[in-house]
Amino acid sequence: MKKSQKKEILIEVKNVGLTYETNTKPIKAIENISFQMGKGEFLCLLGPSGCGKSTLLKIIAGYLKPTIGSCLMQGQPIQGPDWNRGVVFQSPTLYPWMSVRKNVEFGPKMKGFSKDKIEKLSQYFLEQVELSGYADKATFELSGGMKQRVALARALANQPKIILMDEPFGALDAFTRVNMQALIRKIWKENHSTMFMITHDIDEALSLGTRVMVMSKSPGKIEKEFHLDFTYTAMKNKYGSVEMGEEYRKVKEEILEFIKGY
Ligand SMILES: Nc1ncnc2c1ncn2[C@@H]1O[C@H](COP(=O)(O)OP(=O)(O)OP(=O)(O)O)[C@@H](O)[C@H]1O
Repeated sequence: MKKSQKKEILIEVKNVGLTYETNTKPIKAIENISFQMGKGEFLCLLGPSGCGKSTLLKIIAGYLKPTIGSCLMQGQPIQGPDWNRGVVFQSPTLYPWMSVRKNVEFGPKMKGFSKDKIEKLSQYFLEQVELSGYADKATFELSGGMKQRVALARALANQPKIILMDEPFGALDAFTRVNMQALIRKIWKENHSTMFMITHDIDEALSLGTRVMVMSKSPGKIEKEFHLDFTYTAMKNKYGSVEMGEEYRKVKEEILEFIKGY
C-alpha cells in the first residue's frame, strides 16, 4: 500500500465517556476518549490499574454502552456484541465439557455454516495456534498457555473483523508469554488481522503494537500515543525478538516517566 493511501477506518471512538452507577456514588471510569482504528493496525493500550482500559474494551466490544459519545464500526453504531468483534480475556472462558475442537467449532456452528466449512475453519485455526494434535482433548487437560491458544483459535474461527484482547497473557509465566507474543504476531501478520490489546507490560506493548496508546488515571483519558514499527523488525529477526536500540529505549523511558507520575 502506498503511504499516501489512507487505511480503511474500522473503529471510531467519538468523545466517549462512561460513568458506572453504583449503590454509593457514581464512578466516572473514562471520559472524553476519541480515536480511530484503521484496518490492519495492532493497537496496544497501556495505563495504570483502574484507569478504565477494560471499560473502553467492553464499550468497543458492545458489552457496555457509553454514557456519553459514540462508538462506530465501519460507520455503524455498535449496538451490542456481534460476530464482527472477537474478544479474548485474561482467563480463557472455554466450555469445559467440550473438546478443544468443539470449542473452536462452536461459533461457526452457531453461525449455521456447513459441516465442511466448520471443519475447515477449526482445522485451519487449530493449526495456526499449533494445537492440531490436541483437537480431541478435553480443555481441562491443557496448560494455561494452551487454553489461551484455544480461546484465540475460537475467537479467530468466528472470522471477526477485529480481535479485542484484555491482558490475554497476564496469567502466563514469562516463558509461555514470550512464545504467545511471537504467535500472536504471526497470526496478526498471516491473517492481516486488526488487533486491540490491553497490557500492563510496556515491553509487550512496544514489541507487538504498530500503535501504543497510554491512558491517564481515572477518569481515564488517552494521554500519549506512539506509532511504532518494532514489531516489523521482530518479524525479520531470526529469534522473533525486538531490537532494543536507542529509539526503543527513548519510547520506553517516556512511557515509564509518564506512568511514574501515578
Ligand atoms: N461494573 C462496575 N461497576 C462499578 N465500577 C466499576 C465497574 N467496572 C469497573 N469499575 C470501576 O471503573 C474504573 C475503571 O475500571 P476498569 O476495570 O475499566 O480499569 P482497568 O484500567 O481495566 O483496570 P485494571 O488494569 O486493574 O484491570 C475503576 O475505578 C473500577 O473500579
